[in-house]
Amino acid sequence: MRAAPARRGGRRSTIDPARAAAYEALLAVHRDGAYANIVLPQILRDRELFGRDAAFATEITYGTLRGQGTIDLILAEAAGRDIDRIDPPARDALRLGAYQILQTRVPPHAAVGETVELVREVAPGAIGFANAVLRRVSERTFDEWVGVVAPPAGDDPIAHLAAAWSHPEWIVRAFSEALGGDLADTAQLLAEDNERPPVHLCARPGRADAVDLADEVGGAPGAFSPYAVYLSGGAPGDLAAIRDGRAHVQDEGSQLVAAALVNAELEGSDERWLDLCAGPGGKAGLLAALAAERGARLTAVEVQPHRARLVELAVRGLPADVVCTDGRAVGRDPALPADGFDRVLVDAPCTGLGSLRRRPESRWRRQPSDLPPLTRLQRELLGAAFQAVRPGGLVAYVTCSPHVVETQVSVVEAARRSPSTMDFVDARPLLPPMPGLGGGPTVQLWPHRHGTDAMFLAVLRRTA
Ligand SMILES: C[S@@+](CC[C@H](N)C(=O)[O-])C[C@H]1O[C@@H](n2cnc3c(N)ncnc32)[C@H](O)[C@@H]1O
Repeated sequence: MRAAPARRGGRRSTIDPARAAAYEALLAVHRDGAYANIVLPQILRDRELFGRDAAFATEITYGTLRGQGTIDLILAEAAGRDIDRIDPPARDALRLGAYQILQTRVPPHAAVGETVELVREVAPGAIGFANAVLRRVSERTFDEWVGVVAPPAGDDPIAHLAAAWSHPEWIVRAFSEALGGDLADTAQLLAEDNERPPVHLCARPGRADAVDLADEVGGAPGAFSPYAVYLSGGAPGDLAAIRDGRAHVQDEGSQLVAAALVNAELEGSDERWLDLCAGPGGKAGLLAALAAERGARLTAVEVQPHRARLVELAVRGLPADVVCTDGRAVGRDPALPADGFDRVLVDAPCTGLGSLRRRPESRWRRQPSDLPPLTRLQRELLGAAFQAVRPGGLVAYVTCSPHVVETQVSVVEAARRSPSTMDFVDARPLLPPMPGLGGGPTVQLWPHRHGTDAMFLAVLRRTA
C-alpha cells in the first residue's frame, strides 16, 4: 500500500498511493477545472493502481467531492476560520481526511495519520495545523457535526437540508419545488445523490435480449425498461457485449424516455425520425436500433464535431445519418426540412441537475446564472422541432434536469409561442407500468423513486 517514489529532498514518500491519487484528482478538479470521472481513471492508469487501491481512491475522491459542502462547514468550525482562508493544498488534503474520518470505515487514527503524511508532502508548513484540525474533527460523529454546523430545520429548512446533505441551497430549493414542496421527499433525493450511482446497460433491440445479457454479464434485468440490465460491478468497457455493439451503457431513465417517443401512436407515415441533440449518442443508439426494427431511418443532429463523431460510433451499422449542424437550422439546412419528420426527439442541453450522482463536482460548478442561456436554447430547439415535425407527428422533449424552469416552463412556453398547434400527449402510458408518475401529461423520473436519473419527459403532437 505504500508509494515508493522518492520525492522532496530525496526523502522517500510515505503517502499511501490510493490517497495520493485521490489528492491529485481533487487538485485537478479544483485547480484546473477537470472532471473527476475523466481525470481520475487517467491518474489511476498513470499510477498503475488497480483492484482495491483503485476502488478506494475512487470512493474517497468521489465521496469527498460530493460531500464537500458539509465537510467544508465542519472543517471551518474545527479550524476556527473560513474554509477559503486555508491554503488550497492543505484544504484538499483536509477534505480527504475529514471524509475518511466521518464517512468511511477507515479508523479515525489511521485517517488522521495518513492525512498528516500527505500534508507533510504537499503543504509542509501546515502539518501541525492539519493534525490539530483533524483531531478535532474526529471528536464527533458525522451526525453530531451536522447538528453543530447545519442551521436548525425549523428556522430554515432549505438551508438545513443543504448543509446536512451537501448540496447548494439553490439546488435544494429547485428540487423541493419540483417535488411539490415535500421536504422529506427532497431529503431522500439528496441522500440518493450522495450514493454511488448504478451502472445500467441497454441491450440493443434486435441485437441482444436483456435477460440473456443479464446472464452473460452477471447482472440483473432492469425493473422498468425492457432493454435495461443492472450491472453489479466491474468495468463496462471490458464487456464483450459493449465491444461488439450489442449493448451500450445508458441510464434506465434515458432508455425509457427515448423509447416513449417510439411507443406513442402515430397515424400515417412513420419512417423519418429525428434526434435534434444527439451527442454523445446514447439515445440515438437506442432509437436507431428501434428504427431498424420498424423500417424507419434516424437523422441524428449534433452541433459539436467531436460529439458528432461519437454519435457516428454509437449508430454504426444502424439506419441512421449523422449531421453535424445547429439543430435550430430547420428549414435552412437541407438535412433538416420543415415538416420533414414523423417523430422528433429534443434531448436538450440542460443543467444536468438530474444526474448529480454521476458527476460528483458538478453541483458546485453549476450556478443559477446558467439557467437563462440554457432555457433560451431549449425553447429555440423546441421551436425548431415544432417546425421539423410534420402535421400529426410527435415531438418528445427530454431533460436530465428536474428544474421546473427547464422542464415545464421551457416546454409550455415553447408550445405557446409555436405558430403550429402543439398538444400535450399523456406521456405516462408511453412508459411501462411504474409507480410515482404523477398526474401527467408530463413525466418526471427520480433517482430515489425509480432508481434512474431525474429525467423529464413531455410528448407533444402537432395538430395543425
Ligand atoms: C443532453 S445532451 C444530449 C444527450 C444525447 N441525446 C444522448 O442521449 O447521448 C445535449 C447535446 O446537444 C448538443 N447541442 C447543444 N446545442 C445544440 C444545437 N444548437 N444543435 C444541436 N445540438 C446541440 C450538445 O453538444 C450536447 O451534445
